[in-house]
Amino acid sequence: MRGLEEERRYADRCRDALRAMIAGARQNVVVGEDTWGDRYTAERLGYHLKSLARELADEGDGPPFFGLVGYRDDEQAQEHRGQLYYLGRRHISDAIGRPPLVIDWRAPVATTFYRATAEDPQGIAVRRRFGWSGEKLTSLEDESLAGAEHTAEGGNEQERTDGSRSTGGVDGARGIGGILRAEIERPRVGPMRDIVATIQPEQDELVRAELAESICVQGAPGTGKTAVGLHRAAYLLYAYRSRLQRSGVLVLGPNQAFLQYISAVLPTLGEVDVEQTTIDQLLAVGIDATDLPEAAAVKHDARMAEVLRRVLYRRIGTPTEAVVVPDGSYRWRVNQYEFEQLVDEARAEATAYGVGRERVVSRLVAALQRQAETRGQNCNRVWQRRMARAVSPAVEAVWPVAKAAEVLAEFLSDPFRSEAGESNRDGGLSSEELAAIAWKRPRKAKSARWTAADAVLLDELAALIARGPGYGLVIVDEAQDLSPMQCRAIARRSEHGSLTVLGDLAQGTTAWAARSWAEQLTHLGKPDAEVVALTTGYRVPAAVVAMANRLLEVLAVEQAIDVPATRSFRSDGRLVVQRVDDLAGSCVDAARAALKEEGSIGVIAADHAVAGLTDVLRAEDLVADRLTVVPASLAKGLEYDHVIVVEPADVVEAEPRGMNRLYVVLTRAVSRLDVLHHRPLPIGLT
Ligand SMILES: Nc1ncnc2c1ncn2[C@@H]1O[C@H](COP(=O)(O)OP(=O)(O)OP(=O)(O)O)[C@@H](O)[C@H]1O
Repeated sequence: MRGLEEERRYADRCRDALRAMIAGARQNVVVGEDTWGDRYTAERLGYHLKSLARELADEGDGPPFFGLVGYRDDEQAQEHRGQLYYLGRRHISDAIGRPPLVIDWRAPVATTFYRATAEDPQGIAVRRRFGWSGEKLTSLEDESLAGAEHTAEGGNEQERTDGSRSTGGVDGARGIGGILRAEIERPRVGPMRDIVATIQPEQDELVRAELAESICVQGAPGTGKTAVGLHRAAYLLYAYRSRLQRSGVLVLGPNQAFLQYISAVLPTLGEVDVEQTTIDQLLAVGIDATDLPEAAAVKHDARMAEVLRRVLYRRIGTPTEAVVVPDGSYRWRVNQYEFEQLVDEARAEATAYGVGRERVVSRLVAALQRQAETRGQNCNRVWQRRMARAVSPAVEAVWPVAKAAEVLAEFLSDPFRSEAGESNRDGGLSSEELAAIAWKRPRKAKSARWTAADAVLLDELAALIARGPGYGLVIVDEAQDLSPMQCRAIARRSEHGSLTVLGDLAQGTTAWAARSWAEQLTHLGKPDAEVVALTTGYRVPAAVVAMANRLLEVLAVEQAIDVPATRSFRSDGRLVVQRVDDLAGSCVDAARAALKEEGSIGVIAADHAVAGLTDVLRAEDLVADRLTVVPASLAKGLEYDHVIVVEPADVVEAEPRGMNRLYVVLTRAVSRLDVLHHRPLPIGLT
């Protein structure tokens, strides 16, 4: 095996090769521009070559590889016998026909790097991990899978602050090396990073699960759900590239702050063609009103699906007369009874409303055509189109064209009328529920002001009228917070695709948050998806995990959720719970102390307290790049090295699911957590 110096030379060689690849890609762009061919092909080729060139150029500076696997020199290694493979974020080669210098982490041969263990070495003799400081290769660490011994070389003093790291760092019990531990414990600054170098075996199983498998990951805070979801997207785009580029990949997150936080991960993995958005943005309806909680609860209820279906289909009437169409010297005719039958049939076929209507038109035309043909009429396309136009008023009278916004505006203007006689039936809404959603004044669709919940209803109606296209892969984060109706919107978009559901029932904070994955998966259209629990936390230190687990017990008792407790991977970290008289003053002191250490700082408080705290901290000049004041309602999914939680009782009281919110807030800390309280601590924290 090469020593550190030789590895550095190899890294230089890889960089040179990568530079040559970038130059080659740029040259291809130039050549591509001069290529003869039709404009479309030239444009597509140009686009492809340019994005390849850009993608390569973007990656020029990072470490060219992070690990290496050396296969055994015997038949257990099968076709890899005696081979060494360097693994990196992207494939690097210096000449066509020669083996690559670095293999993409997503290639099948890389799986052993993530999964081989001393018990199951999978043909591997040694696994090497590289430590980098910026662009410089500073250390390497070997793990022999034959005898499970570790050796290490290099590393600077700064990186070796504790005993386990300085030996190359092996955590004996778990077989975790120092480079790995240092990577996981590294301070966080800026947006989320990729974890390709340190994906853990249980995470890798999820990342590389087949595309056909829809999966649900129940993961306690910091267990890497989000990371797993994003790496899965990158992996599947590699393994099923052409299929997914055609059908599209969608990543759904809870809010803008979260999307911002994860936005860098996929691009660093070379994937830019992934739509990352929130459910509200996905539904693409301008939202300019808010619902009262009672109204939102009704609109998000699963029963609304049936209510809307009824409201829409109630527009279809019964024919009251025959359809008669003059055609030159003839008059073709479909009698009332036949027309009625056509409508009934189309309705019973249970396709989309718009499709059903089209069927009525085309079947009427077919009936006219049969008559015309017996008279020797030439029924070509033009004739058929003319007949379709001629029957249209009769069809419109019975099966009118429907627009989602008009149907919903009509319904919300007077839900009692639409639902008259339905309220006591199975699946109907009670009169209180109808009253909760009724608009105070009737409005037309054009002047309607829609809420976020209305957007979901509009989407349901639009799909009842005409089904839209879906995606090949949909990844939903924080899925416990979705309402049944939101789940249905996602189910429609992943009906023929693969779904990856990520969430934590204990972090459910919406009024409709799921209490069981089985039920949520049914709403998401994948009732058979396997639910896998991740329980090793890579963010939250042990002391904080212990406190969060106590809160989890309270949540489990109060809310009948069944969630396994977390176990922290991290041995470091600090928790200070302090009763103070002056919350703002103590927060200033805590912020000042926190800024003396490295990493990001999040001051998290109940939403209503944020403005006041921001003013106080700003007056002391403490709100900096590294320090952010975060409303509790926006903390989900985010993390900070140092978290200062101000008055937990206020966080709990601010909303019905306040205890869950507090659980989210407390588990944002990577290294240090200060809890400042004046009022008594909520139960579970005492
Ligand atoms: N295998 C790993 N190697 C290094 N870091 C990891 C690994 N797995 C997770 N992490 C880190 O742990 C932190 C938590 O990961 P992530 O945000 O994906 O967890 P999560 O389960 O989505 O958490 P939450 O539910 O609290 O939002 C991130 O900083 C992530 O980079």
